[in-house]
Amino acid sequence: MNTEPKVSIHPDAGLLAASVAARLLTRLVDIQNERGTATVVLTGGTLGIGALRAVAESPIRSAVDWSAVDFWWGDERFLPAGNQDRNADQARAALLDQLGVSDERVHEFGSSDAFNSQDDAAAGYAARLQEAARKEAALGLELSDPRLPRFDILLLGVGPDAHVASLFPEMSGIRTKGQTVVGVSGAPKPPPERVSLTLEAINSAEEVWLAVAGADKAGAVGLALAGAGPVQVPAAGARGRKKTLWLIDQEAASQLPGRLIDNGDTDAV
Ligand SMILES: O=C(O)[C@H](O)[C@@H](O)[C@H](O)[C@H](O)COP(=O)(O)O
Repeated sequence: MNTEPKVSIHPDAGLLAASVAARLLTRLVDIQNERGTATVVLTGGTLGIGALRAVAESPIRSAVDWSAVDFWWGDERFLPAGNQDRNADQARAALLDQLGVSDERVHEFGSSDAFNSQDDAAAGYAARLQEAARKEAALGLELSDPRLPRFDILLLGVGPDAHVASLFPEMSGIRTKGQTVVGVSGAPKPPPERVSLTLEAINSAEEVWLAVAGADKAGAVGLALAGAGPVQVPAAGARGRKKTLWLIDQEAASQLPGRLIDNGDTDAV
């Protein structure tokens, strides 16, 4: 299954972050009603962290049972634990520390003081994912990929070069097959050493939400939604099994292909 993207356009980046937060809270409540627990895969970047801040500020945040949410990450900057540039540290500061979530449910990538290289950290994360999948399978949960736990919602930011997670255009990470996690070196966005889920792992999620704001991203959004190839335009390859949702602001929407605007796949909010 590979879903066609839906696009939702918001007036500006602030309203977009608030809307991502509201959708996330509502969806988590629904998923918990259906099956008790929920799993979300977080992203770094301005909008990814801004949306978490908006969740923290939301008056309805306690509608979610945060003790029954698992958090994983789509990518991480390979830096020492506690470094403020780590995506996990930023997510903790923006939201997780305020929720009092138990560490057992917060599945961070390994840091550069715990692993010798980004490749070792990638192997470590793949093993954690595999172990979580094994436990879920033992409980009778149907998994779309036996190497991965169920990802209900996977959030992604998009770079001006159309990278998602730490999968950059034309680099080895975006071409990697047969692995769920990959070590990245020489990334054009600092820091150069990173760890990332592969496209195979991203595409195992039930729902993939891409949140993008700003005029500098308009070209990337336009190309991705025009159906470019994932090696050149990684964001084009990110698809959820049940839903692929592009949540963007007006500026990022300025180069959307006309057919998306005409065929009703686009909602202006
Ligand atoms: O580690 C990271 O930086 C990310 O996870 C990365 O994929 C990010 O989401 C995009 O680069 C968008 O970031 P901005 O919203 O800051 O442009």
